[in-house]
Amino acid sequence: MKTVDQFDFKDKKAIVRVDFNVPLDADFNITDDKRMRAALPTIKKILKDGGSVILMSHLGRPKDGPTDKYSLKHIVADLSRMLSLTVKFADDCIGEEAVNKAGNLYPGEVLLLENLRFYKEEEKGDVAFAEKLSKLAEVYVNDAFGAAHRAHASTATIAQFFPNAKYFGYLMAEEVKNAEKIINDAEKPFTAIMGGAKVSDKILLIESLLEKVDNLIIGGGMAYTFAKAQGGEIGTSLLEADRMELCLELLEKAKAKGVNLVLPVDTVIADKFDNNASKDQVDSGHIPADWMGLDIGSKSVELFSDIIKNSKTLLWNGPMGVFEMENFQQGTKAVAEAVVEATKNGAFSLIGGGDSAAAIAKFGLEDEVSYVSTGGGALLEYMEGKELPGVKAIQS
Ligand SMILES: Nc1ncnc2c1ncn2[C@@H]1O[C@H](COP(=O)(O)OP(=O)(O)O)[C@@H](O)[C@H]1O
Ligand SMILES: O=C(OP(=O)(O)O)[C@H](O)COP(=O)(O)O
Repeated sequence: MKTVDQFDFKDKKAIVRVDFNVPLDADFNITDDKRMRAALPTIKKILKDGGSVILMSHLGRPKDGPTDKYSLKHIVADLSRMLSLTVKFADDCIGEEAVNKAGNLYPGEVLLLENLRFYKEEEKGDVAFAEKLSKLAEVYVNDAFGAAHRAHASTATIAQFFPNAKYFGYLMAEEVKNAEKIINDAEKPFTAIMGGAKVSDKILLIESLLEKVDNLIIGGGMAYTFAKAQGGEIGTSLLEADRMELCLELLEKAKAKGVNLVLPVDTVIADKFDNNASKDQVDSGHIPADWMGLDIGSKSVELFSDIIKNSKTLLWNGPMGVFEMENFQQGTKAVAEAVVEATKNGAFSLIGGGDSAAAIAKFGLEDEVSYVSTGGGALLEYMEGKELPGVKAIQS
């Protein structure tokens, strides 16, 4: 891969696409700065070479042009602290202000441009908009893995204006390397653990994983649609009624391919969607009418943990229950601990998806697994076998 290591940035201006789409609370404090921390090595390498850095990113999904809530100005102070320098900020990503501030940038300085998505041209992958961005710098670097599945102006289109000066940042290279290990080099037994809210979000991934894995564990909210499809009673648990047929097809496919598809055998139930709800544990498919499943049960924990601990490759996407609530986090925590133990015994473990990453961080186990991806949708699409526009644009 052509990474920033292959270029000397001395006296060069680099425009670097990062994914600083970080969660902010009501007072605009960053609640998880992982994506920013992950981009620092690339920025520091360019500065150390004696270059200057123009950072561009999106934040959220603004629909009506410039909106204070979605301004990247809210992250300037934190970024400055992380880099131990004063990051400059341009109120716009193209136009006079951006051109002037970029033009006056000295080696060792960093300029952050305003949210790219304040222009609808960004998401359209507009060529003229990409060209304007490209004029701000001499080199293009893409380090925005979280947005690599988007064919947007700043992630893909812009690369054509730097035919001989486009590079992957370190984060992008690391993410691709780890994803490739799963896609092409998975040592067996290979176990995928799927969870989260919806079957519909993960269909393509499940189908593509059935070609590769030995074990496919399915927990979390999506497991109830499987249970219902198999004739079980699921009370008021999450259900995608229109996906029940598909669940049965996936079970058949798994059987035909010799994949061990494992569903929870029991479930922790609650009488309402609340941390303080009354709690009980029942076998899967035996949930009383007014109750809902919010976590996997203890027998499932044992069953899943056994398979996980005997695996050599692990891909985990999606929590086993509503881990945000203390009383329903046990299944997710136990699975995280099993993944950690397998990793200690030599397995390669990749965690992807915003909520899985949040869960593993909540349990303080981030450093105990092989790799936690900064990508949600990007990692899933990569695993589904799709080409990522952000990766392709640098490689072609
Ligand atoms: N049994 C359940 N009932 C309701 N919501 C659930 C259940 N299990 C998991 N969830 C929710 O699913 C969400 C995560 O789903 P998803 O976005 O698909 O995961 P990821 O971001 O890791 O891909 C979490 O907010 C979690 O609370
Ligand atoms: O947060 C992101 O993706 P994710 O929610 O899939 O992790 C990326 O910044 C991409 O954002 P988008 O899904 O609005 O294009």
